[in-house]
Amino acid sequence: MESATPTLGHAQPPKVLKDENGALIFDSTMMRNASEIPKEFLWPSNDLIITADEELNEPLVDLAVLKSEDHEAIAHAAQLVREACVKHGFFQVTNHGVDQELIDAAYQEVDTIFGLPLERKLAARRQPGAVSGYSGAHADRYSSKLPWKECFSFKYAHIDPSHSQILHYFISLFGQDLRSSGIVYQKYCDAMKELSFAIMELLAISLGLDRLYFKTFFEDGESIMRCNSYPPCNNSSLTLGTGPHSDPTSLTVLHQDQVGGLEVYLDNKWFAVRPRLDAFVINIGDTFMALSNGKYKSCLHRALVNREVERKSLVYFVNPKEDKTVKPTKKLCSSDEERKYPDFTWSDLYEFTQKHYRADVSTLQGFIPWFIAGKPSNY
Ligand SMILES: C=C1C[C@]23C[C@H]1CC[C@H]2[C@]1(C)CCC[C@@](C)(C(=O)O)[C@H]1[C@@H]3C(=O)O
Ligand SMILES: O=C(O)CCC(=O)C(=O)O
Ligand SMILES: [Fe+2]
Repeated sequence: MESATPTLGHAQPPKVLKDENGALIFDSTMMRNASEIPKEFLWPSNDLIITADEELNEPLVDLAVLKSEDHEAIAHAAQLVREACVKHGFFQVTNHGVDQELIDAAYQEVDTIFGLPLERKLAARRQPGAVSGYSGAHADRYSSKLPWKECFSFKYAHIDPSHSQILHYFISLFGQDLRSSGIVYQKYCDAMKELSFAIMELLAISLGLDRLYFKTFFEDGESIMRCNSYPPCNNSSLTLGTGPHSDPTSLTVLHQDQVGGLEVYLDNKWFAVRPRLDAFVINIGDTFMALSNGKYKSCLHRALVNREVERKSLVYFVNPKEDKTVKPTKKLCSSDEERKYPDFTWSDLYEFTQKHYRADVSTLQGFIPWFIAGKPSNY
């Protein structure tokens, strides 16, 4: 890592750090201390546009009904989910069964991770071509439209006889220093798995499928857990915490703190998503949209930052087993000519987003030609 020392006798420009590949290095300390926003973080006005000072009127679905025998209440919840997923692919759930203490602990460990010295974060940085590890504004991947955030991501296999894969990942990266973080996120991801499977039951019912259809499809999958920290920004109107996109994954189970900033795009307008301390945000991703043969929308969303306070989110991205064929069941697609997407695997789409394409609002549209062309490595 090299640093460009400021020229003597002039105003002290901020130190610019670069990694061994010459890519700029940014972390939360640098972002917080930046009096002027570095040009790499500037986003096009079209992405920054503020179009609606309204909140999205998404349904708040009470998951307690799933444990009841009240078939009418279950059918009503499934109808709320169906209407939301056909329209924008977004809803929130309450009575989710996840302990508030575990959620609070997960937020505490976000501070632990991003509070580490820069050297230790860089020692755990994401390796090219994969999502796991630390990332400071994705500055190692992109040179413009950098997101004003730090994130730390790791994989979570749904079937893990050891029940300690995440603890071991944290130990492999940080030794015993972040053992408690590993224990907290092991428990958190265990809880996310159960919550996501309950939501999969509701999604199956809403599509007229056997209640366990999607739970069975995803039960041997591998999800991605991501901690996001969005530092305050003096020029918050010129940048974005996460740019406009749909998640390439299948289902997103997100908890946001009370700061606000998540927005959903609908009918050519951006709508704010009101933070609800007792709820999880759920959105459909590209892979599930393909599984539903386009019946359910992959939700377009973005995350704003603000001038005053840090915003944090805990994001769990559900994926099927990487080599499992993603194709809609016959009940959702009666004949081949109706197919909206080719058969593919999550491994294919994951590789595309990590090696060939920056996920945005058109990822699947970009993926299909690459996939049909034989997944060229020099794309
Ligand atoms: C498979 C993934 C790629 C991203 C993390 C997961 C699901 C969401 C994707 C992402 C957040 C979409 C916006 C762009 C992105 C680069 C980001 O801002 O982090 C995407 C993630 C990634 O490629 O790391
Ligand atoms: O932080 C948020 O609210 C959204 C983050 C997000 O969309 C993502 O990480 O995919
Ligand atoms: Fe997202």
